[in-house]
Amino acid sequence: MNAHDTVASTENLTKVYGDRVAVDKVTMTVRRGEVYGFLGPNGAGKTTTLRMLLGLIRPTSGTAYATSPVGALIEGPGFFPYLSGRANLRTLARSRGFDDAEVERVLERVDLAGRGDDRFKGYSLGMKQRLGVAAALMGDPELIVLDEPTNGLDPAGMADMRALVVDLARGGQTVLLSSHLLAEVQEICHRVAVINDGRLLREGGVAELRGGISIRVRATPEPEALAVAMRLAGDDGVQRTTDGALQLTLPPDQAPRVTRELVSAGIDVHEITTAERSLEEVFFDLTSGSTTGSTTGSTATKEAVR
Ligand SMILES: Nc1ncnc2c1ncn2[C@@H]1O[C@H](COP(=O)(O)OP(=O)(O)OP(=O)(O)O)[C@@H](O)[C@H]1O
Repeated sequence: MNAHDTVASTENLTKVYGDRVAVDKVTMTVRRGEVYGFLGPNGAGKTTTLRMLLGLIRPTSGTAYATSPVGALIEGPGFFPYLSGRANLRTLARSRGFDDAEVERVLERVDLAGRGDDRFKGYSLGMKQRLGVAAALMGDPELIVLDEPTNGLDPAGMADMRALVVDLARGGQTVLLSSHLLAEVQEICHRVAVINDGRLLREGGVAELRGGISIRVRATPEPEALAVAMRLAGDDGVQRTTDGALQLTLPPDQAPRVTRELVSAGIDVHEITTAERSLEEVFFDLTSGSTTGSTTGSTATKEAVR
């Protein structure tokens, strides 16, 4: 990778508060143009890492780099409740050397232009968050850092925020966002870092982290089905699940071929499905220290990260 494509990075970044290691040797890289998800449960060290990246607090050791300028929504932006959204942004714009046209641009960007003259106080939480994003967008920074942008929002507000992030990325902005919601990150991020207890457990593409995809088939007689499966997916590409099905490490578009081959070998196919691990399962595997090879893990792991 070209160093030019790195818009933020940390190396062995560490923050110690008293005897508590809040961030423990975290090394990560955010590339230009991507939506990068920083994922972990409450208290994992996300905010502390982001604050170090933004130069708001000093690392105990290690380094943090972020391109400049960078826009951030990291703690509730201090808006005046009795001023309108527009007036709030104009006040901010003045202090940062931007004109009113820039205020209009960012209000449009977050779809608040029509409500710009309403008092901040009367905004929904989602609108307040969007106004915070608008403030972060002023001056069109190359990188925008959003700390838990959907926290506390209702489902519609969350969907709006996700759509906004996707839209920003489409417009060429790099977005680094933190979240404790895996499903959300899985939906909108290109790459993710998983952090727990201050430590980076994994960094990678969403697809890569999910450990590939597989086809699950239940067919009889089993020994013959196994032979066909091994011929198609290779000896190492087939696993027997605990409930007696076969798991083939093959992309989902191979399902018709698998079915055809089994049937033409005189085997009865009772069930065939494609399975992808959710990030929730990946996270559960990473934090519980179990193997990541199985795609049959439970889906009831959401609570592990809430
Ligand atoms: N100023 C501070 N002084 C002492 N401990 C702190 C301070 N800031 C954070 N911590 C501790 O560091 C750990 C990581 O906190 P951090 O806020 O970075 O986590 P987080 O992943 O952002 O979680 P959350 O989503 O709850 O904000 C926590 O145990 C927290 O209590």
